[in-house]
Amino acid sequence: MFREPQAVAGGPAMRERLAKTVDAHKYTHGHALILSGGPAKGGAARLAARGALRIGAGLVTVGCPPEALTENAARLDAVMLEPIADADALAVVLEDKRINALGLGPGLGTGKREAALVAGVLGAGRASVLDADALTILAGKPDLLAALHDTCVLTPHSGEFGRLFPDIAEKLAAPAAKGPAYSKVDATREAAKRAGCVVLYKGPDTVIADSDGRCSINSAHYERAAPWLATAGSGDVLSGFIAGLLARGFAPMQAAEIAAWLHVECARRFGPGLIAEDLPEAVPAVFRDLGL
Ligand SMILES: NC(=O)C1=CN([C@@H]2O[C@H](COP(=O)(O)OP(=O)(O)OC[C@H]3O[C@@H](n4cnc5c(N)ncnc54)[C@H](OP(=O)(O)O)[C@@H]3O)[C@@H](O)[C@H]2O)[C@@H](O)CC1
Ligand SMILES: Nc1ncnc2c1ncn2[C@@H]1O[C@H](COP(=O)(O)OP(=O)(O)O)[C@@H](O)[C@H]1O
Repeated sequence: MFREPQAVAGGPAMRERLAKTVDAHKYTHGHALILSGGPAKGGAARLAARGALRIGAGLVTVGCPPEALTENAARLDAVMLEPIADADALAVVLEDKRINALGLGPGLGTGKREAALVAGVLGAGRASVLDADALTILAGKPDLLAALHDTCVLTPHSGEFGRLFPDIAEKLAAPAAKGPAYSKVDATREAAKRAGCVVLYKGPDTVIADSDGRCSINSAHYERAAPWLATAGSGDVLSGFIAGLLARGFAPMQAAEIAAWLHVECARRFGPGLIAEDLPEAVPAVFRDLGL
């Protein structure tokens, strides 16, 4: 089935779901945990965390190596902090079942600690968004790829997509010898089926597919053009938006579609000169425009 995402994102049903109920408390809106890399590598995870909080997760925690606590503490206020040295420490933190959405990859690093964290996150079976370095870790690791489940969302740019699904990327790059060309829609759908989870393949046309073949395009063209999104860290914020919506209880496909739509809306609302930090700060104006 093929649908325009705008039919989902931006519509009355989305507005109703995004609005917060009057008598709720913060835990009603979920708790997202964003895992961070080490000292001087925390910017990307902080951007994601800010995105998750602005999109409406009730609580957001950054989990970082103990040696990065001081740096993060100096940069975070509403976002909470937890030292997470390794996968064992992650397992202890995840004993809190109220942590209902996980995000990892931005600025994470690709070493042994980080690979163990990816395994720990996948083993926890909770709604998770895997981006950036988490995707690089997954690439070529059949055991980790097999651990992906239907509440995961993968958010590759084309470099990461090529690392994760080299054969699919090759088909996409090949010129059509006859008939219609193998498209980004075909590629994303095939990747989602193989991964067994939602794949959001980024770009000016962001294609989002789930493993059942459901697919949508979030286009940033014509009146929705947002070329300012091509700036360092904007994808990190997108992964935070998705984590925040997962924490709020949106299904993975819906979280990915709505996050991608809001991401472009935030860029359009802010306009030229946008840097990644501006995206979470544009959320309140976009929400107001939606009548929330
Ligand atoms: N403020 C911060 O702290 C920020 C921290 N960040 C963190 O940095 C880490 C590295 O992330 P990364 O994405 O920059 O690097 P990497 O995984 O090496 O892939 C890049 C290579 O892939 C290729 N490529 C092909 N298509 C592409 C496309 N559409 N978009 C982009 N690349 C594309 C291209 O190769 P080329 O095609 O040029 O040969 C390119 O050289 C990661 O942890 C991330 O979270 C950043 O988010 C920035 C803000
Ligand atoms: N020309 C463009 N028009 C609209 N959106 C774009 C354009 N180029 C990139 N984007 C969006 O910007 C984000 C970039 O993410 P990514 O490549 O992961 O960067 P980073 O790793 O620096 O955060 C993605 O959401 C992508 O869809």
